[in-house]
Amino acid sequence: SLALAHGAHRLGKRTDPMMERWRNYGLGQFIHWGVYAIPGGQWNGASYGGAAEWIRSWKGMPKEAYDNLYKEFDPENYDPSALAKQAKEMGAKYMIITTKHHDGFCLWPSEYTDYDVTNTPYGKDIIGPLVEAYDAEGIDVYLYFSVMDWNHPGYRSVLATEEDRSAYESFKEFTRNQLLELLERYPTTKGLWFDGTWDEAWKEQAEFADNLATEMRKKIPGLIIGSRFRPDDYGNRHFDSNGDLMGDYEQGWERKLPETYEDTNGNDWDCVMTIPENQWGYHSDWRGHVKTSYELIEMLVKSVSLDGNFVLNFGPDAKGDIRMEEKKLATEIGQWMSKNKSAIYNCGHIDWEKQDWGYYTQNRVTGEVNMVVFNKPINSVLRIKTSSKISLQKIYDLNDATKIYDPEEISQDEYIIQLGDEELAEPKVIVIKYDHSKGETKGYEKAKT
Ligand SMILES: Cc1ccc([C@@H]2N[C@@H](C)[C@@H](O)[C@H]2O)cc1
Repeated sequence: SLALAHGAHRLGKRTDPMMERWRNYGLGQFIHWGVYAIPGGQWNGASYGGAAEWIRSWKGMPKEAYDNLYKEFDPENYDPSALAKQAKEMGAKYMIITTKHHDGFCLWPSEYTDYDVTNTPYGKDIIGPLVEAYDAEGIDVYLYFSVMDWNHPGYRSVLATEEDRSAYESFKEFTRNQLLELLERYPTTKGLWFDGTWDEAWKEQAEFADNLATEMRKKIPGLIIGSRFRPDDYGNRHFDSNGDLMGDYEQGWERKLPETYEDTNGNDWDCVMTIPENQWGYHSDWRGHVKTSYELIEMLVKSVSLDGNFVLNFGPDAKGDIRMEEKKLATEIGQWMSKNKSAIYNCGHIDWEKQDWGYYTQNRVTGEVNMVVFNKPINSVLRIKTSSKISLQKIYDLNDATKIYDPEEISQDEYIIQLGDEELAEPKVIVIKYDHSKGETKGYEKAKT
């Protein structure tokens, strides 16, 4: 393999307590909020078809007009504790907030730019009260930070000239200053979620990014940083030139999910997901498919079954209100989570054969396996094929103690259980208690073909 000065510094998963805590979250909340919520995807009577937080890049939005919107930012309904309570009700264990998106507007009072909340009619820090409110609800806070910054004069996507290079040095210093400032102001931050790191200019900054990550971890030991931050010595991102993950978890699953465990390369990972097809910031006119709570619960369960976290995005409007669709989904997901959280929190992958009826998650604390059933077969029979000899102890409905299932062993390490006739009104969790050690091998004969 290649000798890399700035490639992956660790092979395999982090095993420290802070990362174990991250690994056991299951469900997170993303919040995308900024001045892009003011136009909300609309301008001069026209609707921007792209993601609302990218409206500044739209030909229908004059840059000058966008860059003065901050003078209207005055979210009178912003209520951090209401947001935190709603996230708690949904069952989120962590929250990622956009401190600065690609437009460069800072939701905290930054010493290093005037393009921040202090120069808006609102005038106050947005981030601090949110961190406090979420900490008070026991929900860990992570900070989203876009390296790409359309507002900073030193930003370059490509370093073509000497002028570019000297300007970019000022931008790098600015970026370092802002990140250290954020960690200084919000020391309960558990990690950073970087974005906007695909440009050629940044891909040349292996040493700078590596040193900055080290410096940030000196400020907050154990800080969790995903794979979207650093480029390696050859400009490779996420995976270095030897194919090793750079960062504490893979940040490659944006609006998509892995299909199999192999797709995850055995790494920690998160999936960040929008409720409409592709809107992170507030868009007043959601077109196309808006995901239902069952769709989102299935994505959550699938993520946990493949050792990932599922992070659902919310986009407050210009006043700081959460839109009705998001409120409804937070409530519906919360109702399911309140009854089934033991199949999500502290759970992960088990290598039993995937079945059509749904997903397995294994509780890392109890060792119990959860069958999360989404698709009830027409014969109401659920098949279980384990990967090793086990001795089943008890199979029961998580939410109905009277419902015990009597497994029928039909071949080596293969069992079936019979569901009742009732239709599934919601995803059902069936718990399998078993003794990992005592499996005995019965003499099932293989066919000769
Ligand atoms: C092509 C593209 C660039 C940036 C994004 C940003 N990453 C998401 C997490 C949002 O912040 C979105 O604006 C999405 C697509």
